[in-house]
This record gives sequence, C-alpha cells and structure tokens, in this order.
Amino acid sequence: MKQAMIIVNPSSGKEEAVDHVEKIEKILEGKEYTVKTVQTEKELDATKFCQDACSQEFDVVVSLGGDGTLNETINGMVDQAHRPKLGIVPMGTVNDFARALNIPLEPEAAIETLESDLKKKVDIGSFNDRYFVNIVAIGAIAEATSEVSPEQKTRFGPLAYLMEGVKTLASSNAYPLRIEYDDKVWEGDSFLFLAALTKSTAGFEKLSPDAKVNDGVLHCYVIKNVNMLRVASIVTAVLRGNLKEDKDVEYFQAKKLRVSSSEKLHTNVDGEEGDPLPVAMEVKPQHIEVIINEEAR
Ligand SMILES: Nc1ncnc2c1ncn2[C@@H]1O[C@H](COP(=O)(O)OP(=O)(O)OP(=O)(O)O)[C@@H](O)[C@H]1O
Repeated sequence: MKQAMIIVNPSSGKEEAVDHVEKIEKILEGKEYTVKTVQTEKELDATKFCQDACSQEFDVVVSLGGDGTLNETINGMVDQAHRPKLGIVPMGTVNDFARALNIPLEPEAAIETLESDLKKKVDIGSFNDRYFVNIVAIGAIAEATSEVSPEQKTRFGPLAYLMEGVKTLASSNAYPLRIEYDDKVWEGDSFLFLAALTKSTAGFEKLSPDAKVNDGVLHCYVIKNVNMLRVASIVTAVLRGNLKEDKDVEYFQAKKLRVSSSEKLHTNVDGEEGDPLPVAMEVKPQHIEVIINEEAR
C-alpha cells in the first residue's frame, strides 16, 4: 500500500490550513494512499515529521502551510536516501516556491494539483548545514527584512519587504564582500547580495526572471555601492524584471559560492535569519520531485 503524509501548520496564513485537510485526505485516499496527517506545533516539527516519512519510505509528503513550513519540510528530506514526492498547498502570505513552480496560490486549486501524476525535479540549495529553495540575501537589507512582522506581511503582503528594503537601503552603508564562485572571485563594496534559485522572491516574481527551478545554478546579483539617488532606479529595475542590466549591479551564475566579509554581516535564507558570514552555498541539481499540474508543466 502506498503511503502519504500531510504536514499541516495550523498557524500558517489566516489559520485556515486545518479546514483543507479533509479534501486532501479524500484526494490521496482516492489515489489509493494510506494517509497520515500530522500537525506542527512549533519550529522544526515539519522537519522531524518529514524525516520520519522518509525513513518509513512514504511515497508522498504534502506541505500544507506557508514558505516556513515548506522550507522545514524540504530540510527534512534533502539528506535522506529515500525522498518522497512533495505536494505543495500554499497557505502563507507570500508562497514564493509555489509561485516559482506555477502551483496555484489559491488553496482549493492547489489541492486539485494533487490529483495529477505529473512531477517536476527541482534544485535545492545548501547553505552551510541547512537547505533553501528560494533565495539567500546578504547585507543590512537582508537583516531588516527578517524583521518584517507577521502583521506587516498580512497587511501589505510582498510590499512589506519592499518598504523595509527601501527604508534600509536609504539609511545603511555598503559593506566589503568577497564572493568566491566556481573558479572566480568578486570583491568590492556591496549594499546587498542575492543568490536566487527561483524567479520569485518575497512575492516579486520578476526579481530574477531567468532563474528556472531546475537549471542547476544560483542566479547572483551584487548591488554595488550605489549613490542614494540611484535607489529608486534599482527598485524600478526589480519591479520591471531587469535588475541584471542595471549599471550598478553585477550579475553572474554559480553552482558553488563562498561569501565572506571583514565586517559582521547577517544573512536571510528563504525569508528567515540565517548564519552570519562567512557562508558556503551549493546547488543540488534536480534533487526533489514536486507534484505539479498540466499548467505548471
Ligand atoms: N502550531 C504552530 N504555532 C505557531 N508556529 C508554528 C506552529 N507550527 C509551526 N510553526 C512555525 O511557524 C513558522 C511559520 O510558518 P509558515 O511560514 O508556514 O506560515 P506563515 O508565517 O503564515 O507563512 P508566510 O511566511 O508565507 O506568511 C514555521 O516555520 C514554524 O517554525
């Protein structure tokens, strides 16, 4: 008998995740899975549940929650020998990974995706001893956006990050960065460094428009030491999807990176605070299989 686990974060989004469990169970049972539903209570529960599902060789794990739950679920499977297929039902305010995969953002529609037999292999990034699926940001802005409150997110959605970012960009300094990537090095002063696996960051789907979920590379943007008058044009470039063409932005692709600084600099990994510098990153190409629908293909 095939086995499926549903990992539910009841606190995600508008606290409506639990209302969707029954429909998911029905769909999976209809596909002849024995279904085990578990609820998270705190940080890292999703990782532990997913590790159990891997060691018991479950066929499918569904993450019913926001990007935090999804990130914790994926962290629970990356290192495992047996990795179940991943179903995603987005319940958060941003849902970057679902956006990147063209999985519907509306939960009812996303649940119907689970009827599908289509799958897509996606890249995962390692960041020191953990994993990410969307983006790593380094610099003062990265630190500020970790502080966006749940209330701000609910009220303003992705704009909350943009507002916090612009506020910080206008008041912070550039920092010296050394970025070793593949066999090259970039060294200089930077306001912000971004390493993106997917096109969607904080709900902005054009930040790194060329990044495909399965292209095996990190799309890297170094925003150099810009004069304050140029902040507005960089924000416009982000919104228009042409950040990499900006004269104050260095763009490159890399499979492997090491970032260090003489200053104490913080990082933001998929929207949460990460280790301070120095950090190492590497792409694990097409490492996880996600259930998608025809549209997402
Ligand atoms: N029962 C719970 N109550 C409170 N927090 C929880 C619970 N279960 C898990 N968590 C923690 O909540 C964090 C945030 O959850 P998640 O990202 O899924 O929802 P969200 O914050 O509403 O989504 P988004 O960030 O997209 O708005 C998880 O990373 C997890 O550590």
